[in-house]
Amino acid sequence: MRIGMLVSGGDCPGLNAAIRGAVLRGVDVFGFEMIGFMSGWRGVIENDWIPLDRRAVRGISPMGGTILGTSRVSPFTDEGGGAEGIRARMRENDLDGLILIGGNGTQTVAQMLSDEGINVVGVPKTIDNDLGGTDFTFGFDTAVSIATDAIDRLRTTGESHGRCMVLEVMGRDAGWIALHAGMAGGAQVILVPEFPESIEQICEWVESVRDRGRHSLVVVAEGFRLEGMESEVTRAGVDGFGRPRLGGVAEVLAPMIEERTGIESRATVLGHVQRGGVPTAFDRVLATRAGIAASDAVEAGDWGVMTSLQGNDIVTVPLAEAVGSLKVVPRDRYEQVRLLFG
Ligand SMILES: Nc1ncnc2c1ncn2[C@@H]1O[C@H](COP(=O)(O)OP(=O)(O)O)[C@@H](O)[C@H]1O
Ligand SMILES: O=P(O)(O)OC[C@H]1O[C@](O)(COP(=O)(O)O)[C@@H](O)[C@@H]1O
Ligand SMILES: [Mg+2]
Repeated sequence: MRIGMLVSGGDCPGLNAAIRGAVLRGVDVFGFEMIGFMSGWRGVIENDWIPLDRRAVRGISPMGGTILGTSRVSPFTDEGGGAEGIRARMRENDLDGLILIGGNGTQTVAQMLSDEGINVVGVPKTIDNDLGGTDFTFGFDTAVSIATDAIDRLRTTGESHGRCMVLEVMGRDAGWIALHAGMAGGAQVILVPEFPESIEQICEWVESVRDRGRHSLVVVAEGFRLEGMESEVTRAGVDGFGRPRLGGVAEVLAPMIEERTGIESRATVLGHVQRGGVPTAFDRVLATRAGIAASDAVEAGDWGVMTSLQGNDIVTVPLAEAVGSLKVVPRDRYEQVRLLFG
C-alpha cells in the first residue's frame, strides 16, 4: 500500500504528533510506503513531496507547526484540476489513498473527493474545536491553555491598575476557546460568536464587578458581534480561501466600555500565539492516537471516514457526519456560564 498525506487549513499544535502516529503505525506495523505532500494541495498540484519513513518523523511529536507545511490552496481550481487532477497525480505516484489532516474546510474537500471515488481518510485538527463528528480536536487544549495563561497574566496587571482588561481569542464561528479559557481563568464576561450581547449589558456586568471592588476580565472570541452589528470586526485583506481576516473586536469593545463606564480599559489580541509552540501532553496523545487510527482505517480499507474522539475512544465516522454542521457552543452551555457574569 502506498499512501500520501497532507495538512490543509490553519496549522495547530499536535499536527506533527499525528503525522508521526500515522507513519509509525503505517510504515512500521503495516509495511505501507508513505509520502507527505508539502503545503497542502499546493504540494499535490506541484508534485512536491517528501518520503515519510521512521527517520522523517523522529522526535517531532513535541514540535508545534507541521513538518509538511500547510496552506489554504484549493484543489478545485483550474490549476488543481479537481478530483481528476488529484486522481492523475495519485496514479503518477502510485498512491492507493490519501490521509487528509485538516479542519472543517479540509474535511469538506475530503468528502467531495470521496464522493468522486477517491480513497481518503480524514484526521480532524482545529484549535477552534468547531468540527462535528468528534468530541474534541487536537490543538484545542493547547490553545485553551495558552489563552488561560494570558488571562492569568492580564488579571494581575489589571487588578493592580483597577482596569477592565479585554482579551480577544480566536474563534471564527464557534466560541469554544473563549468559553473554556474564560471558565478556567474566572473571566467576568465571556463573549462568543453564537450569542450576540448588547454593549449596555456588557457595561452593566463590568460595573457590577467594579461595585464589588474588583476589576473585570472580559474574554471575547474574534467572531463575536455586538447586538445589531451586521458583520464581524475584520482586518484588511482576506485569507488564502478569500474569506475576510477577522480580528480587532477587543479593540472596538475596550474604548466603548471605557467611554460608557469611565473605567480605564485595555485590549489585548492574543492572535497566532494560540496556534504556536509545543502541544500540551493531552494534544500530543490525542493527535498520536488519531494518526494511528488513520493508518488503521487505511489498512482496513475503511475509506470515506474521519477519525473521531468519542468519549475516551478513537473511532471512525463517515465524513458526512463531520462536515454536516459546525459544532458551535450550545445555548445551555452558554446560559450556564452567563448566569455567573458580572
Ligand atoms: N466548500 C469548499 N469547496 C471547495 N474547497 C473548499 C471548501 N471548503 C474549504 N475548501 C478548501 O479547503 C481549504 C481548507 O479549509 P479551511 O477552512 O481554510 O481550513 P480548515 O480545514 O482548517 O477548516 C480551504 O482553504 C479551501 O481551499
Ligand atoms: O490567520 P489565519 O491563518 O488565516 O487563520 C485565522 C483563523 O484560523 C483559525 O485559528 C482556525 O481556523 P481553521 O481551523 O478553519 O483553519 C481561526 O480561529 C482563525 O479565524
Ligand atoms: Mg475551517
